[in-house]
Amino acid sequence: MTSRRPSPEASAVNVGGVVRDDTPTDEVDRREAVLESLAGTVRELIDAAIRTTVEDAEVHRIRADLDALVARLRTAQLPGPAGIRYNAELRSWNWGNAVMGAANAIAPPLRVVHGPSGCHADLVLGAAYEGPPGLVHGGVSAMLLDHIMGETASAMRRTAFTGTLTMRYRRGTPLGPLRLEAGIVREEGRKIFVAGSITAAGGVTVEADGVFVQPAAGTGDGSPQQAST
Ligand SMILES: CCCCCCCCCCCCCCCC(=O)SCCNC(=O)CCNC(=O)[C@H](O)C(C)(C)COP(=O)(O)OP(=O)(O)OC[C@H]1O[C@@H](n2cnc3c(N)ncnc32)[C@H](O)[C@@H]1OP(=O)(O)O
Repeated sequence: MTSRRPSPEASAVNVGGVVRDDTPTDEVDRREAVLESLAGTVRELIDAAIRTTVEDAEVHRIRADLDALVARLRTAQLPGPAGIRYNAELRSWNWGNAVMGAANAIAPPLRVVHGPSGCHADLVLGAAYEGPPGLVHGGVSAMLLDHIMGETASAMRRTAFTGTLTMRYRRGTPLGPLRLEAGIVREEGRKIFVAGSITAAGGVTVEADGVFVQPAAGTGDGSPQQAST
């Protein structure tokens, strides 16, 4: 079977940083699944590299193998970051996003569920997200809350940039299973006030308040429905 890849250069039209790309949805879905599978393995690689205790000589051999694999991936590359793309059916994809990019092994990844009164996401953080021993890095907690609170503010129908994010670290957030939650508190003009939290087995560990601002040029509702910044 011929494998057609979403082709950023061939059909892309760049509008305000979000790129219109007329790759058919089934092709986007297929490619996304392929890249997601690669990212999953790279995520495993990151965890394995952090926790390995194999001897130095074996580390050097593994590194040589990995260098060869990186070179193979580099034979065809985008000229820069992956950005956000959408097609005529309003299927959007942002495979490099730091928090939920399907192709990004650094992303946990976060899968946000939208509900009538806010958003939530369940995830498991491993060794790659450690700050204090056994605990989630505070910057990682902020990153995750920034994202879910931003998605909550946008409701997937309007652009909303983080203006101010205030964190309260109530106690250490253990690595392992976590729940994120976020809800809109109120809106004033272009400002959307959002509250968010991280909960671990023993209760809430982090709370956050955020002001998300709809930029003057992007206040209208519209496409793409699933894009995120
Ligand atoms: C159409 C398609 C949709 C698809 C949609 C899909 C979305 C899918 C989910 C996305 C999920 C993303 C989650 C990650 C979100 C990031 O991480 S975004 C990246 C981090 N943030 C940034 O880079 C933002 C950088 N800053 C900026 O771009 C601009 O300063 C801002 C925040 C847009 C504001 O610019 P501006 O529109 O020129 O603001 P301005 O007119 O001066 O002020 C407007 C109002 O906002 C207030 N304000 C301005 N700046 C701030 C601030 N920093 N803090 C608090 N208040 C502020 C002002 O006081 C003013 O209030 P009022 O006087 O009206 O009461």
